[in-house]
Amino acid sequence: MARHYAVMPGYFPTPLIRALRREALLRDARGEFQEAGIGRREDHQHDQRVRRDRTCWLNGSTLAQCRLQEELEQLRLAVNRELFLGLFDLEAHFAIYDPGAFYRRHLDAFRGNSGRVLSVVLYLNQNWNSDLGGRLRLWPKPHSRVVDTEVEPLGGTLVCFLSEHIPHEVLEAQAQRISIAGWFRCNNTTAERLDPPR
Ligand SMILES: O=C(O)CCC(=O)C(=O)O
Ligand SMILES: [Fe+2]
Repeated sequence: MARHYAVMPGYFPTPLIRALRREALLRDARGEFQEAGIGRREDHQHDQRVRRDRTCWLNGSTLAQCRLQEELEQLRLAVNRELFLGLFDLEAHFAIYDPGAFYRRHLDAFRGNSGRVLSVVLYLNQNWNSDLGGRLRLWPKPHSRVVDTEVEPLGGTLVCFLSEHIPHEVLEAQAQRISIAGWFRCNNTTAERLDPPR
């Protein structure tokens, strides 16, 4: 992660991706998704100019989620072993971008606020092609306007990046785009403050 990000096509097996996709669609059909907001808790706002996806938190209630959590736990342990990031726990949600939806350039964390250290995104799309847009654009050099990486949201691909360091954007999708976004957090709990907040 010398570049502060990694893109790993085919990281997750197809049956797991299919099961997670089915679950996202089912929970969406049951009305469990909510319009996504920006900021946490009291700062939470909905701003359609910034993002237009809908989200639904993972709750560990299905076999597919448990499998995914096991995989991500292995990743957490490996990253802590190799990179000493002190990752502590994970929060993650399904996200659906309907045609026309996007998420403008942003950072997932600002120093000291959410404890988010490592962002992970995995895609649940079948038969995606580049005409459908919806690429994830990363700015590994935040002070330059030069974009050097765009990732197609292909089912099974995992993207990881440092939450405080890599601005990124989801380009407008032309077809329904389904993903899981998660954040490994560090443990900033002190006597005065429970963090990550529960
Ligand atoms: O879906 C993606 O490619 C990235 C999503 C994202 O940036 C976020 O949810 O914070
Ligand atoms: Fe993000």
